[in-house]
Amino acid sequence: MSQLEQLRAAMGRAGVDALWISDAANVRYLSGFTSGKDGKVLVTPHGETLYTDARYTVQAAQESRVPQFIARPPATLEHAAPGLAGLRVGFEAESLTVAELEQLRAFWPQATLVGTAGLLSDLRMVKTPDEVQAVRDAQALADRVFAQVRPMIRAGVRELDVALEIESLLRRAGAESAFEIIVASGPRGAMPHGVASERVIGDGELVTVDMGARLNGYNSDMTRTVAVGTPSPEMARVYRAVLEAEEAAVRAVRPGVSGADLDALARGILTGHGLGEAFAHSLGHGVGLMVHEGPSLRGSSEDMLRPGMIVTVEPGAYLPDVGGVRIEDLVLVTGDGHEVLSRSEKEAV
Ligand SMILES: CSCC[C@H](N)C(=O)N[C@@H](C)C(=O)N[C@@H](C)C(=O)O
Repeated sequence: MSQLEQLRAAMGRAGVDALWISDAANVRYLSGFTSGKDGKVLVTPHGETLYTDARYTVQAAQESRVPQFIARPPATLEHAAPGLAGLRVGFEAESLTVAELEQLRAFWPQATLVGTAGLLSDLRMVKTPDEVQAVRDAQALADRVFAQVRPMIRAGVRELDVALEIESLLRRAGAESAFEIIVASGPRGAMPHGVASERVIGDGELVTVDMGARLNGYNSDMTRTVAVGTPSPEMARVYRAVLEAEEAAVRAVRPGVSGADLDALARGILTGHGLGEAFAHSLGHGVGLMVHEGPSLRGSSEDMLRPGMIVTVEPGAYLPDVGGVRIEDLVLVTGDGHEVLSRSEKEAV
């Protein structure tokens, strides 16, 4: 089934006849239009339309798989109104402001508006072969950039300069950074999202680098923690515990395993090392058009892994005022197991 056919089936289950798609990633996913934030897609029983404005006439014609109507609101809403009379029209409750909903109500008085959640994000969890290739390409670039930057992670260098080098190499390769680059050295490693600062890396410190490439709209996500010189016995022990949890969780990735079970597996190992409380976030998340998307690998998750999903496995341990470790791989769920897409070396500490 095509993505559109799957969406129509999901709309039927949700009890809506039409769907107003306003989430930028969903607009891109369904239409192929790469400036999703400046577009909307309307799916009705009669077809699909991409609405965007005249800044994108040429681009939309080149990129969009669905017919386009070029206008700005409210002309877009007026254009759609006659076809929606008497229909139950879904909107994406998580990506529409109250003001935008009021506008839909004002211009579509004869439609019944119904809030929906997750119709497209559920579809997006399982990647098409083209999407898998796009994430694979993004990760391969991130691996090349990390290999180029690794030698500069040494005592006397500022975290910021490591991040700038990563950013510059990604940009020169036609990509961009998927998120603000995390370079957290020494005690700053205790911050899971310690974005690069002016701090100078010291001898004997661990440095956590969390980076991703966004290439052709698709993201990668990987973390390595490296040692500069010889770390303290305490931090070396923490590193080995996190590595043990990470490798065990990656080994367990296969279809039918739940996100909650994987999280529990890694958390259990860290708890055995006295680091359960120090693992301050979930084990992982899906990656695709967004860095964070479904499925979720956390204790409260009901997501089950299926072939074609791409997830991160990223346990960490964070000790305030001391330091921290996170090790993260990007993993594709295959028909009978998994393939690790991130290839950067995990160094022995
Ligand atoms: C702001 S993007 C940061 C990307 C980073 N690689 C990452 O995913 N960090 C995780 C610790 C994270 O934020 N996990 C989320 C899903 C969570 O635990 O809530």
